[in-house]
Amino acid sequence: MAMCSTFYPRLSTHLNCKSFSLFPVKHRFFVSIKAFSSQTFAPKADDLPASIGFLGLGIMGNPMAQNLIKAGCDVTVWNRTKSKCEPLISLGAKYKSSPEEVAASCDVTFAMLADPESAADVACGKYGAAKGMGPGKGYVDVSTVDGETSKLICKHIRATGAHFLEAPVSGSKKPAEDGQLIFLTAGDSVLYEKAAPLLDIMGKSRFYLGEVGNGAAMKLVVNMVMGSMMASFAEGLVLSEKVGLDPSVLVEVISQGAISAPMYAVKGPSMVKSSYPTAFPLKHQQKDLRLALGLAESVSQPIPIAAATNELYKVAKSHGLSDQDFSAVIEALRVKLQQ
Ligand SMILES: NC(=O)C1=CN([C@@H]2O[C@H](COP(=O)(O)OP(=O)(O)OC[C@H]3O[C@@H](n4cnc5c(N)ncnc54)[C@H](OP(=O)(O)O)[C@@H]3O)[C@@H](O)[C@H]2O)C=CC1
Ligand SMILES: O=CC(=O)O
Repeated sequence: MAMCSTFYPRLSTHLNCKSFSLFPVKHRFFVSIKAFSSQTFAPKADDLPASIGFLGLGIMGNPMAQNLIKAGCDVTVWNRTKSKCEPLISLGAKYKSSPEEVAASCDVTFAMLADPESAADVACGKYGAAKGMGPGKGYVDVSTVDGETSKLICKHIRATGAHFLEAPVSGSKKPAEDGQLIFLTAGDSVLYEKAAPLLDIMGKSRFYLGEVGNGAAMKLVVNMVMGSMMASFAEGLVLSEKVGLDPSVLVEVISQGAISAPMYAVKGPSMVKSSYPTAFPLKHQQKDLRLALGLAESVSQPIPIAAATNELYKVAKSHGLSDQDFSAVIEALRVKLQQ
């Protein structure tokens, strides 16, 4: 298989789930290593799976599949709405008319679906990917789902003799376009090793977290924090407006202090202008909060901030903001102020 010159080798962190406290250290180590664009770490073309399937070509799936194609991979795509396959076909992708056919014709198949229901259906449904799987093949689910759904998909895939890896991503539309995602993987380590060169084309780092469910849990915890951060930021912007301050100045003040975050710097200016170009749909953020609440419930852990935050995103959904960017949650607070 041809390897594109833009292929960028990266070093992985490979830790088990008991090593959480080591992550920041390992991750910083990883970042410093990444600065060396050394061919030493580049996998040989022979190491790459020969054919790659990609199911689900939404905001995230499209650029991820594009990056694989641009890196020279042999990619076959499927999407429920067929028209979304066209741009990828014009870049050189093949097309099959069901997840089953994609899985049957590929060594490793990725799935990037909206939610637990669609992820389970595409993997385990009537013409689902599991029907086309078998020994020697691999299924990598990069959707954000709960651990139970991931385990269900894993069971169906493994029953065919194939391997399964859950690999939800941290990072939104732009990191997906730039190949800068963070993969939170768990499952069959043999597939982790096989898929690593592909993850490295689409992402900047990868964590191997052990048993299926740990990747989903890590992703839900991260997005629980992100959703609460965004809601708190939105409250700050609305309150600053209400007391006669310039919210743009608040964005600048926050950017210079200890609570600065790339997310505030990127989203703040457009939130001030009530503009919410969709990178991460609000409905998906609310889904992640709902799933995080379920995760917390399973271990009787109180998460009152996340619970209140979830209610705010539900209000935003009820105002028709589901498909806007999740920063549109601020509108739920503006509506309340007008009542
Ligand atoms: N956007 C982001 O910033 C990030 C998103 N994620 C997660 O990644 C996943 C995908 O997100 P994103 O790309 O933004 O979402 P989109 O809503 O843009 O895409 C969702 C994809 O799922 C497909 N789909 C939905 N329902 C079904 C179904 N019943 N059967 C088959 N296919 C279905 C859609 O197909 P169709 O085109 O036909 O509608 C589409 O391909 C989600 O789990 C999300 O939480 C993770 C990190 C960042
Ligand atoms: O899941 C969303 C993200 O930005 O990460």
